[in-house]
Amino acid sequence: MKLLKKLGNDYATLSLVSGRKVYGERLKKIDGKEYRFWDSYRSKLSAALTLGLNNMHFEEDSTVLYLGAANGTTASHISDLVPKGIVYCVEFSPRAMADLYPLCKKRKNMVPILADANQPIQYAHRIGQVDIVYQDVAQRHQADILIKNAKMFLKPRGWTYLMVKARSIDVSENPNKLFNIIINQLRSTFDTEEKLKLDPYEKDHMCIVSRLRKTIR
Ligand SMILES: C[S@@+](CC[C@H](N)C(=O)[O-])C[C@H]1O[C@@H](n2cnc3c(N)ncnc32)[C@H](O)[C@@H]1O
Repeated sequence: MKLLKKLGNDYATLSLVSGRKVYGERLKKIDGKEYRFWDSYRSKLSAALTLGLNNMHFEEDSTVLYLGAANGTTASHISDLVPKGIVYCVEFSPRAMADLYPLCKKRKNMVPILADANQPIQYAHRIGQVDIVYQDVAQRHQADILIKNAKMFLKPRGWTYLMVKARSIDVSENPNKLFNIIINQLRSTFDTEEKLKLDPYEKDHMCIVSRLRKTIR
């Protein structure tokens, strides 16, 4: 049974918890199994897929560190993609955590962690080594946060998905210049495998997929 399906122009994930919507998404039964449509206007990973992302490295038993989980829209689809794995959901907003916490209670592979992604030491005792770090924090120092977390938690040659929001770095600077700065910052630690602008789904955003380099350890 495929965990990710293309249905017309959209993607959908095989729901880990049948009969439950997370953010009002459409549900569809196929061969007795329920799929949740993955809205590309609500999730940057879905936008990237719709725009032709080649690097999807979520396996059914992957462990994922998700930084900036918010109320769990994208994290819930990743949870569908890794039914035998774990998604550690780091979020520092108590307001977002109020939505995330009950969602995690219903999904056995999502773990809520109220903490600042800038301070990985805050949650180091809660998680082990992970296969993937997914980050969508819309912060000025996005590359530093990713590097810090990857050095601490990512397995050798593990994958990272960084959703860059240019306007969180500098509202007045040309987004392309900011994307290049971020890609250069990542060079010390990662091999960047793919980069995709997310227009028209998310203006001035880029999805950067990288792999931890062998030589940084
Ligand atoms: C754009 S939203 C994330 C949307 C979410 N990734 C999704 O697709 O469903 C960014 C989130 O990152 C959180 N955030 C920003 N800085 C953070 C930090 N330093 N540590 C943890 N969470 C942070 C914000 O509170 C916000 O909920």
